[in-house]
Amino acid sequence: MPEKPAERTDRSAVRSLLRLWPYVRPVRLRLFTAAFVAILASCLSLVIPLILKWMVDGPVADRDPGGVWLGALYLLLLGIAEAVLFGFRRWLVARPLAGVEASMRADLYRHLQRLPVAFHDRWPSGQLLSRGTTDLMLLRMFLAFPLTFLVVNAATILVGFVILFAQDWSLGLVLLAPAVPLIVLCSVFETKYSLVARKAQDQVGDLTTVVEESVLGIRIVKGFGRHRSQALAFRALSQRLRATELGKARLLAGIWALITAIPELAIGAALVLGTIQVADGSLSAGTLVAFLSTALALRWPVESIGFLLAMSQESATATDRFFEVMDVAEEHGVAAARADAPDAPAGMVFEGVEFRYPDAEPGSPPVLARIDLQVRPGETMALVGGTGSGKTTLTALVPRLHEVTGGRITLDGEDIATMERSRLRELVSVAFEEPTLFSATVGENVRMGAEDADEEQVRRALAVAQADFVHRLPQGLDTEVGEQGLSLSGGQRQRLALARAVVGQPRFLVLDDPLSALDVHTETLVEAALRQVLEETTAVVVAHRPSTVMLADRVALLSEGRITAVGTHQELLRSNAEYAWLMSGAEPGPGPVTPDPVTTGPPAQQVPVEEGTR
Ligand SMILES: Nc1ncnc2c1ncn2[C@@H]1O[C@H](COP(=O)(O)OP(=O)(O)OP(=O)(O)O)[C@@H](O)[C@H]1O
Repeated sequence: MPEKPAERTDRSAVRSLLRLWPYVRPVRLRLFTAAFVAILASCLSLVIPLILKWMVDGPVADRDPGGVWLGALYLLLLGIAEAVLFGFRRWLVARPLAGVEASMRADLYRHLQRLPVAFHDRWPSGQLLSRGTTDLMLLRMFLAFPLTFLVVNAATILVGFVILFAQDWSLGLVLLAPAVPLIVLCSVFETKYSLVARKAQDQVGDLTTVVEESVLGIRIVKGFGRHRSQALAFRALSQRLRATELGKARLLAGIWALITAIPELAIGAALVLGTIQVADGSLSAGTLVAFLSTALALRWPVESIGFLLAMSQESATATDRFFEVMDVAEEHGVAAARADAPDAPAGMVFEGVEFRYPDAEPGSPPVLARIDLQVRPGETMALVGGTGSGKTTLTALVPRLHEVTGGRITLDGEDIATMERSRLRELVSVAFEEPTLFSATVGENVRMGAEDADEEQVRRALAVAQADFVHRLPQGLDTEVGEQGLSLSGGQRQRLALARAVVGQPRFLVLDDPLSALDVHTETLVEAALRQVLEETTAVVVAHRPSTVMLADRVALLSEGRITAVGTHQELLRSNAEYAWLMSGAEPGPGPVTPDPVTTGPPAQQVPVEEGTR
């Protein structure tokens, strides 16, 4: 079940919504004009009762048909003017608000690209998707409708009450009486609704995550016949969302009923009092008609406050959810070079590197500790270790997908923490065991490794990766590979990922078991071609099999997050029981195997490894 990744914010709806100002600022003129036009249109409707009063006390009392027709014409013109103004308001806001939504979405996407990998490890993708879609749509609707109409309705109610008091202040007071209980009720409603709105929006995110996982994992779901359990899990989540939505509807129905009923009671009381005054002769019939028509004209502005507040509350929640992501700090920038930092030799050097995942239990041991290793210029170092020993983690530190939590990594003497990310990514290329491709053409996927690579470079990279199958695809390099490249086989994807890694002829190469999905024949061919590439680069290759290790000049053995031995394959085979076991599948012996100096040459380096790595 996806977890709630964010801490709840505890700010008021208004303070949350005010955070939208930087996005609204560029279109403020249009929004203010639209609000002004809407206020004008809404106030026009308040002129209608005044015309009615004039008609009842004038032409109707005097039995003047010409005057009644004139009054009807005024009413028609007012109606048309009101409709035109409301249409104009909509035209004014539609385009700029679509722009606000688009720019918020672009900012969110840009920010997501710059957030550290650790953030993406923590946050369920559905939560991010729902923030970038549903929440932003809610915000556009809020800016277009509730925001304007809360202002318009408040202005209309104010003007309406001025007119009511001008006609008869005692009846005006009767209508004003419900204001206090209504304000109290609205504030209680707002508090309760904010909680349930947040819950519903988070549950939409959870549901999105489940849908996304089942779609991406459809092969596993089908392969293991898990339709029923997946459907049950989905149904349970959607029932929870349904219950929350029903809770929202109940709250909304309650406040709507009260907001409608209480003013109706006041209008009823005013009607009785007004009729008595007309009977007494202290009030004209026309004034009573005008008074009641004005009161009725104010019904919609008052009644709509319930759902306008509900929509505003949902928008405040959407704003909080949007900024929860936007407030997360982007990847570390460039650290200042330390003046006292000792010079590092050329090549790729790990010096006292330590790493702990940000979400690790406090007090738990680091995933990597005291890593000291030098990969000399032009050398290929294989990284071998048992499952979970930290190989992938170590390779992820070189392109700074994670930041070291201790020590440093240098490339040709330069600390990677002090390098601009763009330069680092030019120097270092990576290929992971899980080859991720994008829904683009084969050529575009390969060129992700070097945007400006020419035809010849792409052709060479494909040749190195033994990805000649590309030329047999229907449109060759222009063939679309489908979402995540799933229209290709695992081995084909892996070869394209390898081509992407080598296309830019990087100075440093990091390969995380890049040949695992290939059959032995293709693997041999890829290895032969890769050997040429590796001759020109400084590389670290995570290897699980002897055939991959053979690509390397030396091997570093990683055991429980530490480098326990460094040497050539042959040396380690003879001297290190764990290594021999990993490579052959044999039972590990009680300790390192004693090397035979005659047949093996110098013994493999054992812990500590510092001296031999410098
Ligand atoms: N994102 C993460 N957050 C927290 N811990 C993690 C994360 N990724 C990996 N780990 C932990 O770090 C340790 C090392 O994992 P890593 O993937 O580096 O091992 P590995 O040597 O590459 O394993 P394998 O050969 O199975 O791929 C494991 O104990 C793993 O549970």
